[in-house]
Amino acid sequence: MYKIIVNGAKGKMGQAVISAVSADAELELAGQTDVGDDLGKTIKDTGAQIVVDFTHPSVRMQNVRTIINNGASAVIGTTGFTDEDLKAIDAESKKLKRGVLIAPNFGIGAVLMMQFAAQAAKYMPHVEIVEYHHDHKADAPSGTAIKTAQLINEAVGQTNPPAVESKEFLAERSQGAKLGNVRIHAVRLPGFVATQEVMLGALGQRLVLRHETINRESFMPGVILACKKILDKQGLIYGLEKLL
Ligand SMILES: NC(=O)C1=CN([C@@H]2O[C@H](COP(=O)(O)OP(=O)(O)OC[C@H]3O[C@@H](n4cnc5c(N)ncnc54)[C@H](OP(=O)(O)O)[C@@H]3O)[C@@H](O)[C@H]2O)C=CC1
Ligand SMILES: O=C(O)C1=N[C@H](C(=O)O)C[C@H](O)C1
Repeated sequence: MYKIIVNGAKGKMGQAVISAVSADAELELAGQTDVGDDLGKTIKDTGAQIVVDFTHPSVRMQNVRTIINNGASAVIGTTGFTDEDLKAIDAESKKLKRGVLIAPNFGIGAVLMMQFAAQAAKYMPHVEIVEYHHDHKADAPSGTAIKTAQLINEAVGQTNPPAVESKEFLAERSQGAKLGNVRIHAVRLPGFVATQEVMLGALGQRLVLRHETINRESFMPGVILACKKILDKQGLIYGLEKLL
């Protein structure tokens, strides 16, 4: 049995993870923590080996450090990690001989969309990302959009930005925020869970890769898979695809 604590237990994702962990015969829900609870003490008291964290970007680093410094491995869905954060987590978790998975998206369809986008951009390097989320989302652009742009940049080296930058009449970033040359546009509206389109344009044609998240249960197979694999790992694993 793998003993699991869910951090962010009262949140939308935390609630879905509690149901999924409770329903799995190989996993035991050892604890639930949220704002105001002492996560480090809960790890010690319960002897949990793994903490699943879906909390808030503002507390991303302190939570990872609390988890690994108290002897547990981490399955992290919280977004907002910078390149510097990732380097620090890799070094600290290797030193402590603990595994930390940070997955900007646990949905298999989203993972495939990211892979397909990176592949397609090699042949169609004019690319922009539009992501759509619910209006309670804390961060923009989404972790998924950032990871997609990173994968595209790694695969292509140099994408082709628009030849001409249109003059901005309303706000500086109406043409999107740039990661490398990839522009990312973030929409926040009631009615969405999470959707992303990667648009690739070429002479006389467009390819649109669109992934739609209908509900939060869609993330659970990925979270459960990560819980079952993380104890064999040390250091940072960035992206669910590395465990598939
Ligand atoms: N990787 C993935 O596949 C996915 C990632 N996410 C990400 O997960 C995160 C959470 O999303 P979601 O569940 O929708 O958000 P919610 O706001 O619904 O839930 C977050 C929960 O964490 C709590 N929380 C805040 N700070 C702390 C803390 N320091 N310690 C413990 N608990 C804390 C919040 O409390 P309070 O409300 O009182 O602040 C809340 O109960 C976001 O970063 C989101 O982008 C979401 C979906 C999928
Ligand atoms: O906040 C959300 O809801 C989501 N966050 C993740 C992200 O930022 O990419 C994953 C998914 O898009 C849902």
